[in-house]
Amino acid sequence: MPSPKIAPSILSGDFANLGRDCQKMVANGPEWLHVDVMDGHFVPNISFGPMVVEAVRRSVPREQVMLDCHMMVSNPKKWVEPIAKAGGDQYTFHFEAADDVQGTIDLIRKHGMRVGLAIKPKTDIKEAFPYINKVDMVLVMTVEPGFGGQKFMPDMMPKVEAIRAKSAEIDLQVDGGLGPENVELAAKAGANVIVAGTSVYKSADPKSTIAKLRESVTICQCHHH
Ligand SMILES: O=C(CO)[C@@H](O)[C@H](O)COP(=O)(O)O
Repeated sequence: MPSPKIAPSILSGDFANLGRDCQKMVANGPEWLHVDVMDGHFVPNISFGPMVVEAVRRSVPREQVMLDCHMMVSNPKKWVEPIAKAGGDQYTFHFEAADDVQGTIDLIRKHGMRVGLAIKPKTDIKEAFPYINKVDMVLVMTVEPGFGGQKFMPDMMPKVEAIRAKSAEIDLQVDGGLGPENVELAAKAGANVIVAGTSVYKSADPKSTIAKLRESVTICQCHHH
C-alpha cells in the first residue's frame, strides 16, 4: 500500500497572502499541497492559472513540498507545458475533459510530471480501469468539482474500493468535504491521499489536524493487512 499523504487544498487559503500562507501550511508538515486550477468552463468557477502556480512554487520550493495540480479545465493538454514550467510536480486532469486520454498522459510524462486521472461523481469508475496501470494516481471526487466547503459524498466509496481492488500500489486520492470525521471511511475503502481544504484551513490547529488525518489513514492501512 502506498504511504499516506495529506494534501491541504490552497483553495481554502488566503489569496491576498498566498505565498506566506503556503509557507505557513508547509510548516505544518503535509506531504503535498493541492493546487486547484479552475477555468470557469469545465467547472462553474475560476480560481487561478499557471502564473499563480509559478508564484506558489517560488514560495515553497520543490525540496519542501510536492505541488499536486488538480486541473479542472476543459482542454487538459493545453496547460501541460505551462504547469510544468510553473513548477508543478503532478498534473491531474479530468477524464470527462479529455478527448485523448492516452495522449494527455503521454504529454504530461514528456514534461516530466507525475500523472493523475480525476473522475467526477457522476462518471462510471469503469471508465478509469483501462488507465490504472498508466497513471500514478486516480482521484475520485467526493463532491462536484468547483468549490471548497461542500459535503462529502460517502456513496463514492465503492468507486474507491473498485480502484484499490485493481491496484495495491497506485496512489488513490479523495477530494471534497474530507476531515477527521470521515477520513476513516475513505481510508478503509483504500484511499491513501487525502485532500483537505476547509477541515485543515479552518482548524484551530492545522498541524494537529494534518497529523490526525495521517494517523487515521495509517491505522486503516494496518487493519487492511
Ligand atoms: O477540488 C476541489 C473543489 O473542486 C477541492 O480541492 C476543494 O478545495 C476541497 O475543499 P474542501 O471540500 O475540503 O473544503
